[in-house]
Amino acid sequence: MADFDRVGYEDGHEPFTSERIVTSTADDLERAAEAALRPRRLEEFVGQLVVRDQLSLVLQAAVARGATPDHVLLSGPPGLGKTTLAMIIAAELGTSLRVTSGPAIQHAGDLAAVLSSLEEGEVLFIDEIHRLARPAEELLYVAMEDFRVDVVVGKGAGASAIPLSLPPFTVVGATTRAGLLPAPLRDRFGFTGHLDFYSAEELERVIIRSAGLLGVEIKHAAAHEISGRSRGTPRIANRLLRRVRDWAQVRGDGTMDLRAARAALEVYEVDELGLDRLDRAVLGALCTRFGGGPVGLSTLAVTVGEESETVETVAEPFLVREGLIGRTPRGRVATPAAWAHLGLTPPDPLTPRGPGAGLAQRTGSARSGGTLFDTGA
Ligand SMILES: Nc1ncnc2c1ncn2[C@@H]1O[C@H](COP(=O)(O)OP(=O)(O)OP(=O)(O)O)[C@@H](O)[C@H]1O
Ligand SMILES: [Mg+2]
Repeated sequence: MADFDRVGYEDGHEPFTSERIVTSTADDLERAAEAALRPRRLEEFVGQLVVRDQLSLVLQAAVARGATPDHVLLSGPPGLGKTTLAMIIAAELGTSLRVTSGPAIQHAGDLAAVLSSLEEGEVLFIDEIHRLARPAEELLYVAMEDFRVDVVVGKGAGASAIPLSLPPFTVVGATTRAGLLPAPLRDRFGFTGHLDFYSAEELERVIIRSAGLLGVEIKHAAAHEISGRSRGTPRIANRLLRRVRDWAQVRGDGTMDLRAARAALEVYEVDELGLDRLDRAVLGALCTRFGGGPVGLSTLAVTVGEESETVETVAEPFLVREGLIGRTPRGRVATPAAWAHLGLTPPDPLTPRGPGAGLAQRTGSARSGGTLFDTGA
């Protein structure tokens, strides 16, 4: 491959993904911090009005009838509240939640063990349900529909299945990839809720609520500022809030005001659209090195010093969603919005262009979050 500048971790800088503040997934440590901020009841759950309203009807009806509700499938991108809603469902039903996940169930027998230990009315939460192994999936169909598991005793020709009936229970499945669920499984959920990205106004309410739970005061302008940079995702909003709180405590006077919000987000290089260093490096490379594209994903990834997969799964979805990057059969292209966001003028289409054509000129003022390829200290 040609000697493209490796914008990003030359000079021994860390790759972009370390310490990435705007990723929508969470590690174990963060999940612990999140637990404290989770809404416990449906009425505390911000936004997602349609899903909330429908779910509330399903749950209230079940409670009124004294029966278990239909099985519930929750789908949507990471960090939007699927696990939170599963917990809320159990709380609203006044029952306990049993938690497992697709990847945790290696064999059908593992699932049979979980199912046969369920108590009447309990909620079984299966996270990442699209990753269940096939035999477990088939066992689940029967359990969900007939409240029965067939326990296989013995091996080979002498094996027999003993049907074991289960008390009524509710499965809540969560998936980030509803499209990957086989139709027979999808059909067994009586209610499907699809979670969508939150509006800035909703995230503002999430932030104000979380600040209250953390016991810190936040000015409205600061909450507004953070909400606009949170990529429509409550998990990111809560994470940015914690960083702003750090800044206010360490470098400010403890108040989370607009100054603290802006300064903290500048330290973490999250710009006003919620793009971080990797996102801007990808956009910057696309515009300044490749004249706006089209350029292949692997070339783009090499240029920013990242794996193709990282660029494709971590940076690109949001850039595409924001209309900054387009995907074409010939590669990735920058949209006019991308040029504008970087403060660059797109090249004249009549001038020849190619890698490193250097046609782009900076016109805008420097954006918050530092210079384009600043790798930080
Ligand atoms: N509607 C909401 N109101 C307030 N806080 C929310 C809301 N949705 C999510 N959160 C907060 O965002 C964080 C992440 O939510 P949650 O863990 O439920 O996401 P998830 O969809 O299960 O993500 P993943 O796909 O990664 O498992 C939680 O700490 C929760 O407090
Ligand atoms: Mg979850």
